[in-house]
Amino acid sequence: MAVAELSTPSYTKTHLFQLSQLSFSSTHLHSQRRVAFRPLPPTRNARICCSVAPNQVQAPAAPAQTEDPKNKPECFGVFCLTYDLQAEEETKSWKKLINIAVSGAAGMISNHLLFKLASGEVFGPDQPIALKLLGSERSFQALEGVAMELEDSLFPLLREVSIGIDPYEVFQDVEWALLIGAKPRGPGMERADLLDLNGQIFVEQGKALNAVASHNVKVIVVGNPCNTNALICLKNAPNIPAKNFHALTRLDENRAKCQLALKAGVFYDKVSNVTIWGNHSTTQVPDFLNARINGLPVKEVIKDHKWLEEEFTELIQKRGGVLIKKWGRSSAASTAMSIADAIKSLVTPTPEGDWFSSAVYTNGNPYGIAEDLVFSMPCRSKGDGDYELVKDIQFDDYLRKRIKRSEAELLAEKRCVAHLTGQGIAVCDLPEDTMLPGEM
Ligand SMILES: NC(=O)C1=CN([C@@H]2O[C@H](COP(=O)(O)OP(=O)(O)OC[C@H]3O[C@@H](n4cnc5c(N)ncnc54)[C@H](OP(=O)(O)O)[C@@H]3O)[C@@H](O)[C@H]2O)C=CC1
Ligand SMILES: O=C([O-])CC(=O)C(=O)O
Repeated sequence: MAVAELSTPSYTKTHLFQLSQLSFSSTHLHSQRRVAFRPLPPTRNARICCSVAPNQVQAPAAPAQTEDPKNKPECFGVFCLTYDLQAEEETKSWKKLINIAVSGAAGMISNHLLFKLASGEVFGPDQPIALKLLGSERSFQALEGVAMELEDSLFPLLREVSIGIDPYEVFQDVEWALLIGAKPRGPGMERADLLDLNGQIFVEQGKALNAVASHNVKVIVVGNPCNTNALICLKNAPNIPAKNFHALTRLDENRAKCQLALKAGVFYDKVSNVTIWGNHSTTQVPDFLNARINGLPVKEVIKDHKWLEEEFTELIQKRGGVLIKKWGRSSAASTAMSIADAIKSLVTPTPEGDWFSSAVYTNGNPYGIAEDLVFSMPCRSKGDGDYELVKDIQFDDYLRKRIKRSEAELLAEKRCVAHLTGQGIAVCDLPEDTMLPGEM
């Protein structure tokens, strides 16, 4: 494994550049560096550095190696150092290190998300992590900058940062893959072109996950059009359970909670049981029939049903686009928050009686939604990374009709990417009003 030189990176597509093995224990918060450094072997592998045999733990802490980087071009400063994680796991009752891959890691969303992951607020204060950042030739230098900022943040739980441009390298043994990178729709580009272009990325990443990731890897697709990208990804990863793939609709759920709270004049922690049904697009259906405020059905609290049916739904469907008009770019901080929420919902038990939204594979769903789609639905988790669909959900004509429309859109998207899912020849008959939240 090669290590990047910060000033003049030279690399090939097949190299994963391990930039850093961060070397601080949590005691550094008290200005103490309790380190057990040892020089890295000439060819380094992030996983090797963390699986030291117990007897090596006894070795006295050696001083940090401070070779002049000019004389040792393959590593730089702290990147040349490593540590004995196993000893720290034992003394701090830390869990076993987990590997998390993030694509589009030099992008806006990642710039918020990575720091949340590293802080421990997502996976917990006893969960050390390794971040494996996937970029491209175009973004490689920016990725180095991201890795440097992560280092300078001195996060105790962040034990490794590696960057690379080859998903087969970056996804090696990952337990989580957060697939954020995707090409934005450019001027004059047809939606079918976007589906195809981004679809190609998710074919490659699905294949790479299938080949090298942990076979129980949990995958969250954020890059748009995220539902269909997730479908493409899972179809190209037949060895990974389809159930493990999610497309992000948690941002939509959070937006819906906020607007319901605002209308009801309560703080948003009083709003629960909000489902987003369907596609992360302007056909998505924020469900006010089953949602609750202070434990009561929303329709009992918000008496203005005309607002619920006519304004609320559209407000949520188009929130992303309105924000882009104001900000000049799409939601990044709130998206990162919602990715954090989506992960937390899978690694902590869902509160009694509540649920969360995630777009997941419709295989035997109890709602009569077409099979073989990635469709947002209400889920509950025991906190083990897995989830179950919620069974006792009410439907009325309004909800059913809207869900059907989003289903039709996703079926059309699926036909349009049949060449990427191994399901035949693509036929693109997308509904004309099909849009991403940010495209209106
Ligand atoms: N599901 C949801 O709720 C939401 C989804 N999104 C989607 O998330 C994705 C990322 O958003 P954001 O971080 O703001 O985007 P950015 O443009 O800031 O960065 C995303 C990354 O995507 C990659 N990328 C950019 N352009 C191209 C290209 N032409 N070809 C291939 N890859 C490209 C780049 O990574 P690199 O060069 O390293 O490959 C880039 O760093 C978008 O698809 C956006 O629509 C956004 C908000 C909400
Ligand atoms: O279209 C976009 O990139 C933005 C988006 O998904 C959202 O804000 O929900």
